[in-house]
Amino acid sequence: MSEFILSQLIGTIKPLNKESVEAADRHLNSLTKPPGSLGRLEAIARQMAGITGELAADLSKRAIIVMAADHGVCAEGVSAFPAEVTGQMVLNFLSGGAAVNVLARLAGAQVSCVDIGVNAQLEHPLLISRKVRSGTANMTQGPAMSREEALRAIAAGSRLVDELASAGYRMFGTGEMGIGNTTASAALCAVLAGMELDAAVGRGTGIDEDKRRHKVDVVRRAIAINKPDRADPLDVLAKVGGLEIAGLVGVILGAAANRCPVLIDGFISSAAALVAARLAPQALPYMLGSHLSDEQAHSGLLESIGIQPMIHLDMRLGEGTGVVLSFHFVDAAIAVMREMATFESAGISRE
Ligand SMILES: Cc1cc2ncn([C@H]3O[C@H](COP(=O)(O)O)[C@@H](O)[C@H]3O)c2cc1C
Ligand SMILES: O=C(O)c1cccnc1
Repeated sequence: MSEFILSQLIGTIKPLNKESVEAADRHLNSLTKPPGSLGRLEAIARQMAGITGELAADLSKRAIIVMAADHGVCAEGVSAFPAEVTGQMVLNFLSGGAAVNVLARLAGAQVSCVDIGVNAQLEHPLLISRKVRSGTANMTQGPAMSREEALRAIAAGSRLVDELASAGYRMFGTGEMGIGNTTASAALCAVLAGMELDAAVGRGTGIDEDKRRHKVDVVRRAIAINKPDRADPLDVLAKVGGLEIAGLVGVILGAAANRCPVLIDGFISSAAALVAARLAPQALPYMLGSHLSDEQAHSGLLESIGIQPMIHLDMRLGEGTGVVLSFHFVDAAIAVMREMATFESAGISRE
């Protein structure tokens, strides 16, 4: 993908359908409940109407896209787990045994697992192989990847959404696997959201406080050596981001371009959403927060993007686990629109 094609993709993202939002609002107010009493479910129903142009769209074909990649910065000792876990977990996703698979089955969601940059040769009939390179470089010594590689990963994500949308998928979610990726995400938060380093860097897979302080220093060094330009989100993504994060930027922009809702998972996925929102503010109305992660910077990150989480379950796993749980709440909002009686049909007085 060239920068020109990225700006073309961004140019195809249209505002939400205002008439459909107004029609949804009128319908919600005609249902047998005090106005607004279903709270955020009503907001979700209105947003879905604006995105799809339908009052109660059939969103039963949904996919969680799990982008997997490795991080050169793992050499600095920033995670509680070894880098090989990334590839090993990809095989676990493909055989259906990871947390995201279990929760996706409950929500009727397909798990599409993409190797966008795993540092291992993986083979499996269900694996979607889109490797841009075998892991990023160590960002404390130079850029994590080139601008061109970041663009290729974005293109892979948006093309996959195009393919799935053509096959009838109408709702997407972001998931990821990449040991070390909370370090890259913290760097993105610090640069693009202007967060203090000590606030941006959390415990990831469960490092102790000493190791977290070391991780703060690693992120400080990565930013100092690369000098990412915060006015140029692609520069920041390439220098201190990750291949799976770039792939998810493509998924988010691709979903918006296809007029499909895209649910954003935890801390890493939200870092991708931040980059996508900075690249294309018009993509924001297509995004929905899913859960609030226990990773310390997540609430500040969501605020900086301007999206709200639906659920608070103290989870801090990633993979797309918060998204697949949140699909149930989108289903609830759509069911309300489709099935609830109106004051008129049920013969209930209003005044
Ligand atoms: C077995 C296992 C399964 C996971 N699934 C998601 N993650 C999560 O942990 C990683 C980020 O944390 P850090 O930056 O501290 O390495 C990512 O791969 C993320 O998706 C996992 C981590 C492990 C160990
Ligand atoms: O919120 C997340 O996505 C997250 C947090 C910690 C570790 N892995 C993922």
